[in-house]
Amino acid sequence: MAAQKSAPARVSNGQTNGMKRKRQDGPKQNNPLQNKKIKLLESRKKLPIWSRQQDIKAALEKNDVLVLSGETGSGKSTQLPQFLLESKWCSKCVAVTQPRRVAAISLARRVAEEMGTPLGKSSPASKVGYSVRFDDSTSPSTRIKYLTEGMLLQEMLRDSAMSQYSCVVVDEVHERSVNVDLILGFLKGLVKGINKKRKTPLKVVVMSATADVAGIARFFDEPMPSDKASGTDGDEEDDLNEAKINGDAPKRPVASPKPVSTCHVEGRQYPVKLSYLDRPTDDVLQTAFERIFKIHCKEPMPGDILVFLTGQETIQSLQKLIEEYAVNLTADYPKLLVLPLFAALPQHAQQRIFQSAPPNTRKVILSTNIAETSVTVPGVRFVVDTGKAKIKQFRNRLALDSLLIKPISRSSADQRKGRAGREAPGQCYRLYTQEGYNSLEKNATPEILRCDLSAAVLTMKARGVPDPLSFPFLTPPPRDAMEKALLQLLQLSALAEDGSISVTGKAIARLPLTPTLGRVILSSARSDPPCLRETIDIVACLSVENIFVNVETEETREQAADARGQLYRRSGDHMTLLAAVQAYAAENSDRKAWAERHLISHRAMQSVMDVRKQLRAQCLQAKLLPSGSSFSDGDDEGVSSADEELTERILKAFLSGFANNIARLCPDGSYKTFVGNQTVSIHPSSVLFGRKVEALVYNEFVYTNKAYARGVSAIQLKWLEDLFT
Ligand SMILES: Nc1ncnc2c1ncn2[C@@H]1O[C@H](COP(=O)(O)OP(=O)(O)OP(=O)(O)O)[C@@H](O)[C@H]1O
Repeated sequence: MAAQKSAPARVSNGQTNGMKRKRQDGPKQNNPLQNKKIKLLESRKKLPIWSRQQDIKAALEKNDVLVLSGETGSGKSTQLPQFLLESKWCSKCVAVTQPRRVAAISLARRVAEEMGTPLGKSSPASKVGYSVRFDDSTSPSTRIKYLTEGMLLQEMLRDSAMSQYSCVVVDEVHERSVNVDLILGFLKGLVKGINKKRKTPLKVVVMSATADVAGIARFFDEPMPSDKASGTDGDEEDDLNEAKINGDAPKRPVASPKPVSTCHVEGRQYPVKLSYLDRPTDDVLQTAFERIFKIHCKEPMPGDILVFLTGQETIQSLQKLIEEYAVNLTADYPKLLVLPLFAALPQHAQQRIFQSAPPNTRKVILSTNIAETSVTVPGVRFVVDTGKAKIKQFRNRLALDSLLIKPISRSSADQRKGRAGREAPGQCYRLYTQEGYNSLEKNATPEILRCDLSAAVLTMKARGVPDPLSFPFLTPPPRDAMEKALLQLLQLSALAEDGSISVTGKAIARLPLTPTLGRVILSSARSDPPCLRETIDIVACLSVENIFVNVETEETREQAADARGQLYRRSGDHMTLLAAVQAYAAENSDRKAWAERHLISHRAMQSVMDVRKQLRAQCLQAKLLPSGSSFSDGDDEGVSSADEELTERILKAFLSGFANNIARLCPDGSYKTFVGNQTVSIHPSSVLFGRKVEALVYNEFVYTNKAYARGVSAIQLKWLEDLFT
């Protein structure tokens, strides 16, 4: 699409500025939502994308697919969905996917303010909502819905035609998660007319500041690799089969190849000054610490700082260092408020970064790469980038995903820089050299080339893709990785011998969990008698940050053992988690004090309760409980988690999902994994640490200075006979 100079400014509801001014004088003036909307309109008009709205609308009138690039902060995520609502073809909802829930929620909040509407489920009239795992906040009037990629995939499973949407916007596509690659493949099928249930065309916008526009445009332009490759629903398959039997040509509407529009939005509102180190640093945490205090002591307020680190542990240790040092600063300096931000943090704690700091206080946000894209953190003027991130990688030898600390890509570094300069000019300090930056990979390797694909393959199967190997992937994954995933799904009984999805597989695909945890939930529902309630409690713990406050020294470990003693279970960590959840849930007076007494994170426990509520609702909906039963508040008091028979049922349910995560005791006293025959030690954080038992099941294999099994319970080898026969 050709670039076009500024179009006359129009307000979002299509009125002219003059008309808008008239309304400002009217009775709406006392409505705080409307007042905020009018105020924000002024800043919206200054965004580079504002003058391109006619181009964008025209592109989508003409073609069904638009690939939009534009610098960080040019207004893509907040403005484009609002422009689309004014188009004639847009009678339904616009979905906007985000790689992370923190971005989905904060964007929805911002756009609700810009549109002068309440947010999400707070009002039936709300026009803007969001949907993230374990939290759906939409209303019957929702027109723009920000949702994580995983949630859109879940919706695709329920409604393959995406009939509630006029448009799907895939934002931050450069991150190339497995989920986004699946979404792109399914959307390609939809725009090529594979799904005949759709009465009107689905419009698709793919956006990013740093993506390969030409490659994505080509992907949507090219024909489908095979007719059925991106999935159909049951009815369509029946039609196709019928046509084949009768020898007719299939009755599916023939795809009319439509060209793809591309558009680039030039410029950003505020500049960001870049600084590099002269020499590489040996101790990036120390360098970050020094940089934070240099900024704090030299730069005027306001000016919050956003620091990119690798993970929860580094964030927590830097937080401690900063807080200890800040106590000694004289009163001449503003105060410091350190806020951590990482994926396992509960939602309400994540959202604290968006609140303004108290007067005379500078926010220092210590974040993993979850704040790297899409988010605007109000107040941030300085970004400090350590240049590293934890990246998930499949390790063939172990047949497991591991998190490894690796240098980021140039694209990530540019995204990080783009978190400054959003409300005013900013500065980005890269804690590496210019040469270091130049030597980074341009883009990160797509997740699909480096991760376990079992969840992806199951999603494809559940969405009616008969042969995942011929799915239209933007970057096809290696064949052996796909075959491994198929094998794992067979092991989980999610697929039948002929490769079709089984009843179990369909049920797992509907749960917002990995196939392994989904399988555990199903097995617990099917055990005799069922142990679903208890298993949900444990799975909820595994879905959030560690509930036990970290104990580092021998002394604190002893203190913790005393404080938590009555919760520890001899069988290991799974039943200990259950005991902790049940004791917390049964505490009716002061849960916070209870958590403190037991050296348990109250914040993590609140998340566990949230997740367990959602999982219980989903299991009820999926009819995983015998008919007539329900979850009731009194559940928590009735179960004795010391019960050996119950322990056996629960651990057997875990074994059905984690059959690849078993180790047995060898005559020399070490443990060796069943898969890969690796030596592995019990992690010091486990209640089984230092104990010798005949065999173990574990949740995670982590490699630090040596290989550890984390989240461990003792099992009996004879239990495996049931499992493998
Ligand atoms: N929560 C917020 N508070 C204050 N300003 C905001 C907020 N969200 C967005 N903005 C303003 O809107 C601008 C555009 O944000 P938007 O997220 O739409 O840009 P973008 O082009 O999608 O950026 P990116 O590629 O970095 O995600 C920001 O630079 C900022 O000025």
